[in-house]
Amino acid sequence: MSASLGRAAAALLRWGRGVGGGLRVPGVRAASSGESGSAEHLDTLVKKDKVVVFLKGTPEQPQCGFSNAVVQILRLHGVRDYAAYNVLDDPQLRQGIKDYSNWPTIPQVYLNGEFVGGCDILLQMHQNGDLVEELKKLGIRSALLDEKTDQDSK
Ligand SMILES: N[C@@H](CCC(=O)N[C@@H](CS)C(=O)NCC(=O)O)C(=O)O
Ligand code: FES
Repeated sequence: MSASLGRAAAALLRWGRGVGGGLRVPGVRAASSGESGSAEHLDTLVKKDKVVVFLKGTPEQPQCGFSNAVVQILRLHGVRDYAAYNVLDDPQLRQGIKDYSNWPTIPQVYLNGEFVGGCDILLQMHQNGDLVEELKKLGIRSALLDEKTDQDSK
């Protein structure tokens, strides 16, 4: 069943990175992780809002197709109230967030302070229904639920 497979994959990925995400061994942090890229600062950032994304560009003007995909998926679910940080504005943030999550690419999506993944994982969660469930846990009702009432008996 693809839904449980998706959940298992996401759980495995989260587990692989540990609770809170990221490797935070003093002295092993990348040299480029300055103020805005420090694990402490990023920890605060990702926990400040329920939905946090790190993008190339902004939600209004994404500068890469992968970041645009994340923006469009959130838009489909009616999620408008989220924090977005543009890594193109800040090289320290761009490197720091990769070190924090131990994930090599942008975009990065965090729900309730927990690293979820990039655009492939968010797309998978969108397709298998996990995203609706994860948003529900955050008290966010996906707009997609309101469009299904005609066809769906649920
Ligand atoms: N498969 C990735 C696509 C994202 C990706 O490959 N991002 C690249 C190109 S935008 C990246 O961030 N490279 C490192 C960098 O540009 O700092 C995902 O699921 O998010
Ligand atoms: S900026 Fe080139 S693939 Fe994202």
